[in-house]
Amino acid sequence: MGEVDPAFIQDVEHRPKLAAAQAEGIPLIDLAALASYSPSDGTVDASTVAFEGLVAEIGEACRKWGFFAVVNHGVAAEKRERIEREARKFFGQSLEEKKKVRRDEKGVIGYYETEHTKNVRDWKEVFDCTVKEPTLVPASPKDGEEAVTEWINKWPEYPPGLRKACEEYAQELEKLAHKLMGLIAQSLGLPANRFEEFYKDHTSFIRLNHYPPCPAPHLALGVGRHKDSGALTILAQDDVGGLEVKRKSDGEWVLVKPIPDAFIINVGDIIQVWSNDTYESVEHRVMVNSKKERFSIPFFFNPSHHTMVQPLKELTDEHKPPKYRPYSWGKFLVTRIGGNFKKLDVENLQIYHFRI
Ligand SMILES: O=C(O)CCC(=O)C(=O)O
Ligand SMILES: [Fe+2]
Repeated sequence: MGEVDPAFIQDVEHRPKLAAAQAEGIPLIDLAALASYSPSDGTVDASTVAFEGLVAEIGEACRKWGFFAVVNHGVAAEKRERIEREARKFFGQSLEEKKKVRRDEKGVIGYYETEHTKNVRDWKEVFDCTVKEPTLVPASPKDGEEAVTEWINKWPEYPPGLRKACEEYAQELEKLAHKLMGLIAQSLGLPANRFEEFYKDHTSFIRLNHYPPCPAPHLALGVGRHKDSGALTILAQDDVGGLEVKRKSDGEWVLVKPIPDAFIINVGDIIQVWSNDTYESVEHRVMVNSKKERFSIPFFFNPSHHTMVQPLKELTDEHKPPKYRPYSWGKFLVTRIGGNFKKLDVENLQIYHFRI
């Protein structure tokens, strides 16, 4: 990635301001109350009060920002450090080695370095692996074709510890993701287990991102502006910084400052649809840097491929009619994945295409 190929260059209006506003940032939420709360006995004590406060904080953060950071989340630091170490080893290899586990149109999981976001190439390389083995998805993006296929993980020979590090990290993150979905459900006035039915054959995946130093950080982006299409994203970022969120209140791009051991959580398009726009999926992007490389690890928590995504009945009525037509998550996912391979002549599939 030495010279800056024109494929990486953003249109003028989308180029980053390198001295981003250090104004009000995303909320920081302490999840400690989650560990001490035991919902079954019905008694009201300090832990119940703290828990209710936490639910309200989550609701406020989802409504105002769509993004928040969490600490005291219960994920073992050792598991996170391990996957971060293995990711560095993997990306430290030659392109030739990494290409041995490159994804292709048949096997979309693995390594690749040519992702385009909104048709501009991202200054990054990634390695994807699914959480559930096997992960079932539609064989074809076309409506009416019912055949299902499996996404198979492609593990590299080196580093030998990558597979175990990803699998153990995935287990930890899956637990956290269910807890967060429970809190989000409660913040919408729903039972904590409201979303569980959608996750039986979930299609969640982990992405290892590597953003090499870039000679033109004022022209290119690590990831161009986008919204995450799944339900919820849990991101581990290193201490370099570069993630920016478009603040809902004024449309300014705000830097998400790295906080040691914290995870960044964001609402994806599916929660926007389930909540009938009570919570919105927010645009974000990643700046690159001429001196330092950066690593990040998003965990995309996605429902089963056969989920028909639509506003929840409990959150709609004659005064608040559903704002979206139902769509198949699996078809949406495989259509989008296909589109990420190359520059398209048309815009990628988006949830607003299903807006009523
Ligand atoms: O690297 C980051 O901080 C965020 C990456 C991201 O937004 C994505 O992969 O969807
Ligand atoms: Fe994202």
